[in-house]
Amino acid sequence: MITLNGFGKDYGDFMAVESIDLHIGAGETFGFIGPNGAGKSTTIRFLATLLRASRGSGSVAGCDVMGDPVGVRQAIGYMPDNFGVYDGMRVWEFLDFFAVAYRIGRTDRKQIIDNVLELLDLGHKRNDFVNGLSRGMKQRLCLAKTLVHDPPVLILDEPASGLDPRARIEVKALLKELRKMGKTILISSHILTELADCCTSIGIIERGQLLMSGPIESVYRRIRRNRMVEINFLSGLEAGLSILRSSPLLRALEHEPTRVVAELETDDEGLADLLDELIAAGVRMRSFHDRDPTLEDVFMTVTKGLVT
Ligand SMILES: Nc1ncnc2c1ncn2[C@@H]1O[C@H](COP(=O)(O)OP(=O)(O)OP(=O)(O)O)[C@@H](O)[C@H]1O
Repeated sequence: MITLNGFGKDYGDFMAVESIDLHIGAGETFGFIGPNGAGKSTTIRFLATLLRASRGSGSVAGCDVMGDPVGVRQAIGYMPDNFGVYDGMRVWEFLDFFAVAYRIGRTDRKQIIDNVLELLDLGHKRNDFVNGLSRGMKQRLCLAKTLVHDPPVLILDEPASGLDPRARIEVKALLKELRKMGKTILISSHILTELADCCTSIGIIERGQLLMSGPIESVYRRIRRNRMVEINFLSGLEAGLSILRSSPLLRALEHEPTRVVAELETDDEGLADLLDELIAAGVRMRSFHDRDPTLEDVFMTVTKGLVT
């Protein structure tokens, strides 16, 4: 649904984005992660047809970004990082304005606006003035306007920035809902944990270079060949620790009174053998699970150049 082929952008002598190749399949939620100034907004603005590439090309929903910008605009809902809402307009008027811009007929507009307001939980604010809304509500309204023409692709530049924790959770829940509706979503953030549980794939960008991208599980696997196993003990902690410490697979171990986290250089078979050994030794466990690295682990490893 979204591709970039060698996309790059210079601002004068400054190379903001070097050369990015990217492929985002239909129905994916792609998290575009990178620190401030990494080149996320530059890439996103190109995909939204608001900026010309210095090199390379891209397409969205089969439309070439530079060759068919009108086709791209029909296919996307775009939320910029610095969005504005027009003062002196009521919530429904704001959405109606965009619906007219997308040439949606008068008869359909009311129903579409009602549906979008309900999805974004803004129905009770329908007749309120936009400038009286809280920041979180304005942000939701801006997200609502990306949906009025029912685009298959959403391009959202830091949609949760500046929101309080509750509003961030609401944005995440909404993203999951939109994914269920079949939308392909590209969402950027410099806050890693924000994207951890709502993305199917991620790309990590730093200083204009895409350091790594792919399905979230494969990115996790590539950065960590060792496995982190968390074991919660009911009884037999000492016996369990002694088995773990004598295992040739063990690389690191942390333990608390009833919980152990062990880093082991092994595969699924090795983990199954270890579990058998613990059970055979009479160790009773409440849980034994293979813990995923966090997105923070991934980011730190990738940006330290530990992965090639
Ligand atoms: N119009 C411009 N003219 C000159 N330099 C620019 C322009 N826009 C962006 N840059 C520079 O290009 C680099 C990438 O900026 P960009 O806004 O794409 O980063 P970002 O990853 O979106 O960062 P942030 O999370 O802070 O929004 C930065 O060094 C920025 O200062």
